Amino acid sequence: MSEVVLSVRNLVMRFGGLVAVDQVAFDVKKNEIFSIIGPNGAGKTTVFNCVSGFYSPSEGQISLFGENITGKPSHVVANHGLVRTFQNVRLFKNLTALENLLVAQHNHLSAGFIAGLLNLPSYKRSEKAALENAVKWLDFMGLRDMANREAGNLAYGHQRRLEIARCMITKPKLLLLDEPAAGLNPQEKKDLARMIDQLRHEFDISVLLIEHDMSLIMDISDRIMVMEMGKPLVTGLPEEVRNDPQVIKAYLGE
Ligand SMILES: Nc1ncnc2c1ncn2[C@@H]1O[C@H](COP(=O)(O)OP(=O)(O)OP(=O)(O)O)[C@@H](O)[C@H]1O
Repeated sequence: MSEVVLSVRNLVMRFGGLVAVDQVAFDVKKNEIFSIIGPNGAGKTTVFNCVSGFYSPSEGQISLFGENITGKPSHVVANHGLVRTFQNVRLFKNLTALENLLVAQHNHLSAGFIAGLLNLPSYKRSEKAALENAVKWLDFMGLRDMANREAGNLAYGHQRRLEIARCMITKPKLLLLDEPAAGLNPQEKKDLARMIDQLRHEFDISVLLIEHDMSLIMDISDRIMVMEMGKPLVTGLPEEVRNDPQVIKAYLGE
């Protein structure tokens, strides 16, 4: 049996009287691309926010590599190897593309604060490694020519790529992507799908994805969970989900 990376059980999230997520359960396995789809307001982003430590769930258990991370804050969850992007790109818009990738490595620099203050050789070495790493990721994402441009001035598709690079540079084991194809044109969507697939193979990561673009979802997902009104409706392979009468009804009506 393949290793379970993320396990979510009996997840419930209430906002006052509203039950946004109701008894959601799923596993993400090693190297898997697992997608969550569903109509607007189905609870997908709320699941993401619970899993990534932005919300503390009302009920349920979330574990990452067997370790209980339920209700742990996002920086702790990130230290366990889970990072995420957001529906609206959240970059440091006034910093350059390169600077965004340097800042992202701040917590991972091997030399400490004192070494930095005294500008010791160990700090210089780790700064050089961070710079090389940032350039490697700019290359991987096809952003090398834009290294010195302010992130806020990049085309939207490039900002999305930079945001994924900023996650990947922290060497995650599980990458959460919240609507990464939103606002992209058809060619950019195709490129994105190829890139996500390449990332999981080359860097041996698992991916948890929320997306509205059905062709992208059907193209790259290993398994899909469909949510409706906070509840999990169906979980299965893309072809199972595509042909499921409940799913067709949820999307198209009776
Ligand atoms: N912080 C919050 N406070 C109150 N209600 C919230 C909050 N976050 C989400 N909700 C509500 O929870 C429900 C699920 O929202 P959620 O954003 O998780 O859905 P979604 O499936 O991600 O939708 P979309 O596809 O439009 O992004 C909605 O009714 C939403 O209004």
